[in-house]
Amino acid sequence: MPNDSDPFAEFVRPPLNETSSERAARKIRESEERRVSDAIDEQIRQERQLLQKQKDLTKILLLGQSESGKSTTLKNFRLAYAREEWEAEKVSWRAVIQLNLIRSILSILETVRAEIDGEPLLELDDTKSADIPLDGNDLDPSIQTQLSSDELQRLQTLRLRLSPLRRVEIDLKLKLGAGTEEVTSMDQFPDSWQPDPERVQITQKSRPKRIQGDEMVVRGLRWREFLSHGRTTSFIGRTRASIDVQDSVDRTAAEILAGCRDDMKMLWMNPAVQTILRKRRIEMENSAGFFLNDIDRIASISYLPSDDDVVRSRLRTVGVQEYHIFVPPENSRTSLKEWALYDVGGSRTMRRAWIPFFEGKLPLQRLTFGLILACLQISLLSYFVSNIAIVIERRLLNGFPGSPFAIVAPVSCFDEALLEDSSVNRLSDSIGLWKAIVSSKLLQNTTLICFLNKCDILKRKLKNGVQFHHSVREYGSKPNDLTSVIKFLKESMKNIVHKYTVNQKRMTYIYTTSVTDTKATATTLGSVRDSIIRANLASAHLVV
Ligand SMILES: Nc1nc2c(ncn2[C@@H]2O[C@H](COP(=O)(O)OP(=O)(O)OP(=O)(O)O)[C@@H](O)[C@H]2O)c(=O)[nH]1
Ligand SMILES: [Mg+2]
Repeated sequence: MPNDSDPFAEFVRPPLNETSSERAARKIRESEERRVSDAIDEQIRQERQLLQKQKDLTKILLLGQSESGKSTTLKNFRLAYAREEWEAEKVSWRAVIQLNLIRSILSILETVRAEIDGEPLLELDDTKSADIPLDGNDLDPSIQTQLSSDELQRLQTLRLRLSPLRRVEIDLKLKLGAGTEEVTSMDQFPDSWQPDPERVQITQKSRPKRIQGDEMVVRGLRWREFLSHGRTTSFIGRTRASIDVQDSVDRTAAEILAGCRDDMKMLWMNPAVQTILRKRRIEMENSAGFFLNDIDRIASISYLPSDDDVVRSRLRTVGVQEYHIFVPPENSRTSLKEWALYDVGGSRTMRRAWIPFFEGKLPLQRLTFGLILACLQISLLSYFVSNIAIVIERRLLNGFPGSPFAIVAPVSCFDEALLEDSSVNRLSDSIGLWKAIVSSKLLQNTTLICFLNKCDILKRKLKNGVQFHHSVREYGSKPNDLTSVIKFLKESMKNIVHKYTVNQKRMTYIYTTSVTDTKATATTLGSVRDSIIRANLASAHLVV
């Protein structure tokens, strides 16, 4: 009898007069259909799960030029929210810190040699020499420092005794890869960069000596593997023999450093050396990877890095590196939030490595941007930001509007010029970039978080008597102290937001940071975390 109440019953009912073989065939067919249907259901379930995970994932991209403090900011995040991984990796930073110390010593030796040889002062190297004011007590740079024959002899002896450090430097550089090379001059890089692999290839071939794109990426990955060595005793790509070689490099480096400990201290504390450094306007304390006040600890056979050592160490980022952290929620009823942090190399050569990566692999629906406007070498930033802005715009156009967007900006570069254009002040360049981001229509719904970084260096500069108003005329006759300068900078940043933002309701947070100060930064990160969580909730329309 047909079932009038179910119109589909007719289609699913077995045929009348079905033979037993037809019935068996039908059963097999139905079971196969069920299997396919279940597989599709499972696939849909997994895709939903993945989508949900993607939706719940907050992505933070740290942007900025080389030496701006991106990796240092990232280290602070990891120190706070990925403690286990941090602890496991800590020992692996020993080689980086040893190399940082050796580099400082070799750079002092080089400066002393230049002075003894009567070499003229070089143009200011902005990675080392902030504008240390030449007050009444300063030395005339044109006069060669007069060293007594005893002093000269002492320095020559120290130079000789410290020469084994050069071998260790080479070994450590080989071990750690291309990140150990600093980008020193803009003229090494083409002005206009396009992510064209063929062009990149040609450029690389034509530059035999420079650090090269692909190599850096490969080495960058190797560096991450190297870090994981702290956790596991073997990893892909490392043979037993290579581990033995590395272990012997570690041992030799530690032994040679320990053997040079007293001489390194003597060099650093030598009054004649200090005079030469001052005369040549080299302020070691402001340079990346400064460990000269920790020689006793670091140049010891049993040296193990402290948290602070790791945070202060310098290794240039190569390519794009991704880290995941789990951030506790504001209230205990919700579960941990997963954040993906992307740290990119800020130098120009690095950009060709990270832009295709972001274009191809990173759906930016929940993206928080951390943009570090470096206090040193702001020059790179405009290129950097304009490239990233293009990527963001494409993504946003692809249907991801409203992502939270955090900007991290540095401040101590107010008296420095762009490396590639000495007529452009770095701070104004940085403010120009802030303006560009703020006024972008496509980013109008993003939450902006701005970090004004390297405030400790700013403070030192101001204390040394460098006048802020000499570089920033609008500052006028306000006091030349940190509080007043920071207040002025914050207000300037806020004014730009008010003046140029399309959406006046967007949230903007501005923080002052010295990210090498982990304690103070931990407090700031707590506020940043809350801001980002709130911004995410707002963008998910959970709160208005
Ligand atoms: N004094 C001081 N030093 C800082 C601060 N932030 C970063 N540094 C130091 O500056 C150097 C460069 O910092 P990084 O975090 O490696 O810079 P980066 O932006 O990651 O540079 P790339 O990887 O080349 O793009 C490191 O030696 C840091 O210790 C700061 O606020 N104050
Ligand atoms: Mg870095």
